[in-house]
Amino acid sequence: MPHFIVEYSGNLHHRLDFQPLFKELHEYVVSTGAFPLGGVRSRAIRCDDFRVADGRSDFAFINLTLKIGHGRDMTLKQQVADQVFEILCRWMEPITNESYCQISFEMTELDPVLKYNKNNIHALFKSN
Ligand SMILES: O=C(O)C/C(=C\C=C(/O)C(=O)O)C(=O)O
Repeated sequence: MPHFIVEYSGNLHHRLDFQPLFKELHEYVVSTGAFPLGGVRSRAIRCDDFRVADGRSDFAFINLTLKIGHGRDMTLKQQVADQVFEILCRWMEPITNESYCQISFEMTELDPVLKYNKNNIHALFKSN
């Protein structure tokens, strides 16, 4: 972790290119100095079974969850959350300028006792 997890309605599938979003999110969180690159990961999950509002077929949703480790201060967390939501909304503009979409975002903290990590990628990004 941190994990960026995007869930989105299947009717957006052909209109979204996730790699530029993930690149910008990774570069941003690493630029804060508070998140090591080797621990950042992103994924998108397409939801084909969904209903938005009254079920109109052109209504869409996208939800981003950012899970981070416990212990960072609220000022930093709020700054990161604000910026992540801005990046998400900007990336979504081609969609929201033309059609209806619910955008949501939440940052959550992992339980410091109940989360487990084993990651041999960190060593590749350590500077001597
Ligand atoms: O502490 C966490 O689990 C989340 C985290 C970093 C995780 C790794 O570096 C890892 O999985 O190796 C974080 O920076 O919030």
